[in-house]
Amino acid sequence: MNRDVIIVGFGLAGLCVAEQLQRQNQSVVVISDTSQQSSRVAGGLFNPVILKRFKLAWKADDQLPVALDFYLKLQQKLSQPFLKMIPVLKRFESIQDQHNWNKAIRKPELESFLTPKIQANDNAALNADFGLGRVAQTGTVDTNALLNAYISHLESLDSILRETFDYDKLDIAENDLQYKNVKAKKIIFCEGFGVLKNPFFNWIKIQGNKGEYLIIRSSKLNVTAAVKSSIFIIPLGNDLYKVGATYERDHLTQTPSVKAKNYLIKELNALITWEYDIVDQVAGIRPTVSDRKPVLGQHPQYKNLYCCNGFGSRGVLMGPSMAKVIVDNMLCGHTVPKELDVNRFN
Ligand SMILES: Cc1cc2nc3c(=O)[nH]c(=O)nc-3n(C[C@H](O)[C@H](O)[C@H](O)COP(=O)(O)OP(=O)(O)OC[C@H]3O[C@@H](n4cnc5c(N)ncnc54)[C@H](O)[C@@H]3O)c2cc1C
Repeated sequence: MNRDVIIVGFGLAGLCVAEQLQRQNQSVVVISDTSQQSSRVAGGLFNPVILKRFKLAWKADDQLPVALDFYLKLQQKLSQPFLKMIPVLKRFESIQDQHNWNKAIRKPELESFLTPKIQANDNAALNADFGLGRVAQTGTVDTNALLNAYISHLESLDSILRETFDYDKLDIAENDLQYKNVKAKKIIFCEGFGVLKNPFFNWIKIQGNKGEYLIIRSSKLNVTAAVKSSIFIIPLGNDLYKVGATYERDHLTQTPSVKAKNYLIKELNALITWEYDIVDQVAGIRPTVSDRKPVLGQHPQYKNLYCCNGFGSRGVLMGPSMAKVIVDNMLCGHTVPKELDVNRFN
């Protein structure tokens, strides 16, 4: 098998890189297992505003139009809807919270996202006596549906191998590479937290942060926006909701924990008045980095090895832009900005 690029790992990073490469007429083969689950369990939410501190997330205003264009075109290509524009409603807990909102709406960079008028709560199932603040230009991507549809697309091109990449079997020459029976010019590693096992890039300072969600069913909750309190309620359709997530720096396993379940139940019970059933609990490890920036670039010694990682808790929003940066670097030699360059850890 001959391909321009081998992509190792198929979460949001691998998918965005694969698509940006294909848009540049590059042939790819993806090699991935399911050892990491971050993109599979993600809430899929994109929200440019950090509501805790009323700040724009890093370069979110640049990333948003790129992401929307990327997912809209992908929907067309894969003939499947997975992008939904829904507002985020921030629940106020006090008069002080309302004051903070009224201050935040005057920040020029937040103007196009925060709706000035505080919304009264008209949903009896929600405890929100102090009202809700509406964030615009937000929504969700059904990451599971997207990944599955893209796998079918790769299968139709005979371009996916579902296996664990064996780093010992990679033969690196100056201008090309060989992995088992695959010959390629370049390889890019997108293993998320799994990069710790990669002997070529295990020096990246990936810390990891475990996140968990409950999936609940509630017939009368009737919430159609993503509600943000201490936790999020994200509507999935068919009376199902994702509730979470948690953030945990220790115990970096992918097993759902009783501690997270109890915490999420406690927060949810304070937020809604209706009964619900817990139908599932999921966990994954976010590929977070000490300086909270993505990690992109070329291996310092092997010039045909690249990586794309460090999406942290915002893979949906930043994935398409970051994949474009690394693909422009791989194909056209465009410089990766210093703050994102993998070699900042070297
Ligand atoms: C609970 C939770 C909620 C989240 N909610 C959101 C959200 O609402 N919005 C948002 O934007 N982000 C969210 N995130 C973060 C988001 O999931 C990440 O930013 C993103 O998914 C990271 O994608 P990735 O491709 O780098 O890593 P991953 O999704 O971990 O993908 C890496 C892939 O590489 C494979 N792999 C690893 N090692 C190997 C190997 N040796 N051989 C073959 N394959 C390998 C793995 O199995 C996996 O398929 C959430 C994360 C969690 C855990």
